[in-house]
Amino acid sequence: MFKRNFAKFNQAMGFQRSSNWQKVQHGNDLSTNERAPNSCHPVTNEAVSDDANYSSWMVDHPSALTSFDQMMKDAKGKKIVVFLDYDGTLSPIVNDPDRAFMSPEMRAAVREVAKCFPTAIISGRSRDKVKGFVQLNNIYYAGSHGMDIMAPPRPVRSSDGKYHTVSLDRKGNEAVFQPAQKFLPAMQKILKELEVAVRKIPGARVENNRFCVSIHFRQVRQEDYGMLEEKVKSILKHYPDFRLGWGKKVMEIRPSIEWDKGNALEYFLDTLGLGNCTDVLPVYIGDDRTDEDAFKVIRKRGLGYPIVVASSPKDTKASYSLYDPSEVLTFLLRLARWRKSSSSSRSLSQVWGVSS
Ligand SMILES: O=P(O)(O)OC[C@H]1O[C@H](O[C@H]2O[C@H](CO)[C@@H](O)[C@H](O)[C@H]2O)[C@H](O)[C@@H](O)[C@@H]1O
Repeated sequence: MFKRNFAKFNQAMGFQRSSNWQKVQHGNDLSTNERAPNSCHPVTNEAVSDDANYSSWMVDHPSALTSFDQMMKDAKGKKIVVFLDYDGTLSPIVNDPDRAFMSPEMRAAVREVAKCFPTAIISGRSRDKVKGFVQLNNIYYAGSHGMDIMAPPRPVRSSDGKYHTVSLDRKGNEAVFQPAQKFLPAMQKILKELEVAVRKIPGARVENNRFCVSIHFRQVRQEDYGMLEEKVKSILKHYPDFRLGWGKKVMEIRPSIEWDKGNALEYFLDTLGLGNCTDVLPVYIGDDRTDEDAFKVIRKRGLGYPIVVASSPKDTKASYSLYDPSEVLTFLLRLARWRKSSSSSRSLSQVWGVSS
């Protein structure tokens, strides 16, 4: 008990990672170690070598908590914009996608961060669903991996004219941008076909994310994985304008357009009037493959903090890491606290550099 509390204390202070013992206790990220939820295995040699691998991976992806002071020192005078993924980042990975709730503490932390910096959530879920989970009004939302964006209504220029079909909401406060609109009827047909096709595979479920569809296999028996994949692919072959992607125990079908979470990040920066500023520092926190597109954009811009949430080593373009959503919570709290202490005498519009 003492060990656990001490580790928790250190973690909250950002001094060190959760110990392996804690990893096993929590055991709720099935995607990485594929344990049963809340299982409690003893620490084994394998776990010790997992820790060694993780530690060496962290040399290239240091903890955003232990690096926090340096990161903020480098961020001084820059305009921070915060981007957050939802599943696996703000909420832990759970078996039932409809029950991936975010904790009240996390909600409060995101609310505080959004008071300090422009903040957007970019999720694979439908925009309405992720907004339903997050329940905050002071942030922007993008659903369907960025294909459904609600952003400030600033007219956006783009060199190749790719930003169009923007419509204002009823109050004219926000604008909806949906680059995959024309694929909606076909997407709905695919959804219906998938629902029928997976009906007989125990545990398989289809989730309507509006401009994309998820086929979950977290609760499918391993021997049925092949059959499920075959069914999905045999539907998809009749829809050449759509492609298949993979996430954490999930297949995702989406229109084959060149638009991803990275484009969504740039779109938000443009609509915030920050697209061409050289002193904008995007902070993006995400855990899944589709977040890599946003990490790449930040790397290309040359300024910003791509942070991956990972409890085991993975191939990533992120520069920093956080172990799990509880470390994300700690990071967000520290970020808001840092801003408040460093800008107590400045107005928010000065801090953001945009009209609030
Ligand atoms: O971009 P995100 O917000 O991370 O969305 C990606 C997918 O997240 C959800 O699935 C994942 O989380 C579920 C709940 O914890 C879990 O059961 C599932 O196995 C994970 O893949 C969401 O349900 C998907 O639709 C999103 O595409």
